[in-house]
Amino acid sequence: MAKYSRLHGSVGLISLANPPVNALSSVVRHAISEKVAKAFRDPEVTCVVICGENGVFCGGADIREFASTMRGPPLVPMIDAIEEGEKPVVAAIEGVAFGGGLELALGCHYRIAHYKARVGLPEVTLGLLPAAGGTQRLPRLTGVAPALQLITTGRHVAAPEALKLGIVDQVTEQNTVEVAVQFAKSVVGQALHNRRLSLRQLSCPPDGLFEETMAQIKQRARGAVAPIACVQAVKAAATLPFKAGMDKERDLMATLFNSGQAKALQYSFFAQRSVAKWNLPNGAHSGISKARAVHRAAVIGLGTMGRGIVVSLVRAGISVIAMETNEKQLHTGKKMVIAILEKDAQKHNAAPRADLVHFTERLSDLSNVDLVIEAVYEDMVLKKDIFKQLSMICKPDAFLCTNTSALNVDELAAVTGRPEMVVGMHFFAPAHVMKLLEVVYGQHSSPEAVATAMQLGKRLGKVSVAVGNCPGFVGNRMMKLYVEQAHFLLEEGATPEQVDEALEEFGFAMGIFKVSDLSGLDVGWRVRKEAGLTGAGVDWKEPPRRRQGRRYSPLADLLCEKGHLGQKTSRGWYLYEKPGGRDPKPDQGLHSFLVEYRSKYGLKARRIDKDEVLERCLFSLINEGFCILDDGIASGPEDVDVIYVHGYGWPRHRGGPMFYADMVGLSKVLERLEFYHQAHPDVPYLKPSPLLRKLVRNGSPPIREWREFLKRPHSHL
Ligand SMILES: CC(C)(COP(=O)(O)OP(=O)(O)OC[C@H]1O[C@@H](n2cnc3c(N)ncnc32)[C@H](O)[C@@H]1OP(=O)(O)O)[C@@H](O)C(=O)NCCC(=O)NCCSC(=O)/C=C/CCCCCCCCCCCCC(=O)O
Repeated sequence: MAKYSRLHGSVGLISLANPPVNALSSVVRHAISEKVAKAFRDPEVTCVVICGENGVFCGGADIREFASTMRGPPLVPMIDAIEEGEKPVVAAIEGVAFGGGLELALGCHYRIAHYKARVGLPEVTLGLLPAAGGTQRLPRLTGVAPALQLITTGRHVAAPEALKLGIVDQVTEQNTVEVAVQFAKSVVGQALHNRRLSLRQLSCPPDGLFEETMAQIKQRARGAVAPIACVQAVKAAATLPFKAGMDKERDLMATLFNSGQAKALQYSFFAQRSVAKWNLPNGAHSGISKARAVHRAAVIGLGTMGRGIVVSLVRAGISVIAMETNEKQLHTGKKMVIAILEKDAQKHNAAPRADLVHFTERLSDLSNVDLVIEAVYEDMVLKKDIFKQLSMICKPDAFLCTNTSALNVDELAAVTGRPEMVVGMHFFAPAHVMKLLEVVYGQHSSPEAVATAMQLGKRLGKVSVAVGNCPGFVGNRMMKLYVEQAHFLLEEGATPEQVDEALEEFGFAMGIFKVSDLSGLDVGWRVRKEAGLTGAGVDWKEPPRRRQGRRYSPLADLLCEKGHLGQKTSRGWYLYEKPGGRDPKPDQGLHSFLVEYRSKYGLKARRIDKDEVLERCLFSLINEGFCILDDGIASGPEDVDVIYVHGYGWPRHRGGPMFYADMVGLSKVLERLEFYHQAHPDVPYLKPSPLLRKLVRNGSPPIREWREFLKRPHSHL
């Protein structure tokens, strides 16, 4: 709703009141229209201020309403009526003015913002465009180029930048509403004509601006349609009269509104918020579990992962002891951490925060920290040794975390005298860039330990998801099968280029073979050795393309043995111009190697189409997602989807693997998995998961109802 009061006798104050973000629900829109009309009618009122309660102007249209038929007064005529009014209307912006909230403010004649406020049009991130006049009014206010950038990216700007761009008229450090009220009184009687953005003339945009932006978007957005519609709408603002531009905006919105991409992106928005409300199989959940404050942390290991974690902690203002026993690695790690922090400082025009890090070779220096993150390489024996020592050295209430990407957290907890204080904190490389954090709870992890790791993740700016303990947790457990299928496809006749092309067309920024070259083929090699799939632990009595009783492709192992480890060695699945090169070229040598390999094992190459690539790679990953849900390793499909979107490059506009399965249709996924399982009986994970079958038996309910079909473990609390 919205509240109305009269201040100083002549100022009508309208306060949006719909916590937590004053979203423009139908009730709020109705109330605003009513209160504005009342203020305009009241002869005592000479000016109007619109603000939001609880320090937030408005988070935009109510996204939840988009899923059902839109009711209540539409935004466009409501905003038009404000703009056309004969009394000056001032928006007092605190907190945020996003989406419809900013469009409402653009309909006002003046905008005053608190210096901490942020404004933006993030609709594109929801698969939409700012269809309440935003694409037409913003370019008339800022000029076409800045508006185009803001609208096509959804970037928010802080009040000082908004002032420079002309989006707001004044920025204040004082009480924004009071300043706006005084301001409104001061402009009473001034002409409003040139304050009405719909009446402003647009100056010509720079030549080629739209074409260039379109080309960048096609490169960056990989199949996302909303940014393209945003360009078309802003182009209409630049080329058509206001009214015709508004018609174009409305038509473009109509094509986006019911699209699968909009549904996927809006699902992603809520999924990202739902994972913060975690719950564990023992009944503990975020609502009742208190996190402990982390003032001093330690990171063990200054390889790529460790360095990134140190930088993330320092950026959050946490003091860190960075420990590394290898002198050379300590030196290199220190140099790189400091370099990143100095670059940060330059960017923000601030002093570097390197004083927050203390580098050491001694584990004994960690006696006083609140939380340790071990980030040494994936060797269980080494990790166990470290955890044993930590258990003796660290203060009794220090949390002990491991950054393992696949190893058993319970096994590590068992060597400490405090298994309840042990959790996994699985960061993704590079840890100071990637948004995802899997927080892995073991059998004995206390709710406090999980809450602390989740809270720390939030403080580091990560999207944290609590997951159970199993080999590979959620992300890597699913990934393993996806990678295996890609290797099988090469055995059967595909090339890395064909597989990658299909995946990139689907929307991944990089195909799986390019990713493998980038991260280094030796990463997976080490994991496979640890799992006894290659190297010393192999049972050589099995045929060469079988391991542990099922189909296995040794292709990647063979490349590693040849020293073809990817970009760093200039050869992997592709060819690079030099070691460390980044531009993948098809490798004729690799193609010949595949031909020889197939001939050696009597494999007949066949033509593999894009649908098969996608189905084999993605449906096997999705099937494992269902197994993970059935096992209670993830508490809902949103957890799996958030992990894939934020950690594995799954295209956001496709929602995530589980959402995609829902979109494709669960019976189709089941039918194709049955088909492929029959064709490849030696690949057990192609057998459809019992949960998938159960959902199909129950009429394929929509994803929001899947949780009802998951086993509910008993609470042990
Ligand atoms: C920055 C935030 C606002 C706040 O962040 P933070 O403080 O961290 O809090 P959160 O955890 O994110 O959020 C708190 C809770 O609030 C919920 N929330 C947040 N924003 C919204 C919202 N806009 N709507 C509903 N709910 C919201 C959030 O989910 C949390 O609740 P819970 O914990 O999950 O229960 C941050 O939240 C943020 O960034 N929010 C989103 C901002 C945003 O994207 N805004 C843009 C929204 S879209 C918009 O405004 C569009 C405007 C134009 C509309 C025009 C409509 C015309 C329709 C015409 C259709 C024509 C086609 C018809 C075709 C046909 O069918 O024929």
